[in-house]
Amino acid sequence: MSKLVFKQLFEAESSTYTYIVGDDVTKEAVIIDPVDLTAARDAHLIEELGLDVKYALNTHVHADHITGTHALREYLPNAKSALSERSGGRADVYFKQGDHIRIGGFTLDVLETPGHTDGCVSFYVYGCGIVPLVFTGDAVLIRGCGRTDFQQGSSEVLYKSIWERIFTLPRETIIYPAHDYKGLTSSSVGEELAYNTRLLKKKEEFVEVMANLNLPYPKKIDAALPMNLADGDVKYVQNSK
Ligand SMILES: N[C@@H](CCC(=O)N[C@@H](CSS)C(=O)NCC(=O)O)C(=O)O
Ligand SMILES: [Fe+2]
Repeated sequence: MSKLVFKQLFEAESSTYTYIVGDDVTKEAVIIDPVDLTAARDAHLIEELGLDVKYALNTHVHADHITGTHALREYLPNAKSALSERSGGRADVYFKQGDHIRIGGFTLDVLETPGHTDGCVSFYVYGCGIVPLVFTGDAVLIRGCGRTDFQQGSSEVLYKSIWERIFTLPRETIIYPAHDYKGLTSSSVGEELAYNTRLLKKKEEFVEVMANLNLPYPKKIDAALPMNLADGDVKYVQNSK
């Protein structure tokens, strides 16, 4: 029976987690939220593991780093970039709520989880008897959640997404976020339901907290947004001017 290939990779400048998920028998795999700065490292690991990456997936149009989807093409010519059709960004293929991405014996269900951005999705992974995993992007962060003060953010929408689409998953589901700023690497639905003091508030209180986070804008936002809307391809950005 297939076993899951799973790697959690870190990019320190933006505190981003990139994930590789694959099937050790068929060797089919995806990479989730790759960063341009670490594309060569990730591609080297994929080659060492003998994986055939079908898709380079983004959970959303990132504001803090440039996606690695374009950079990875140099190493992985068969990998298609993929993004939510609600994101407004460019990609080879688009996905939407309820789509299933098959990777050997495993399935990734696309869960639309807007609120941090309009086009945010999470990927719920199951199959072959594994404890399910969910890659939440910047929707659920460990003991927190994504900010809602730019990129069509809405605290009300985020709260609904998380309570309807993430906190209803089995409690043992392991949560893998797109970032952590304190060195934590994973959580679970049950753990967040016990300790995520921000999301456990009533909706009105949550909205109030989110309106007062007072976070500085990500350092790379001005460069990252146009690049990521163009799949990380600087030539496409220049030609569209
Ligand atoms: N300092 C970082 C950006 C930090 C930040 O704004 N993180 C985002 C996710 S990346 S869009 C966020 O939603 N944070 C929520 C929180 O509670 O920290 C940089 O300059 O890049
Ligand atoms: Fe984000």
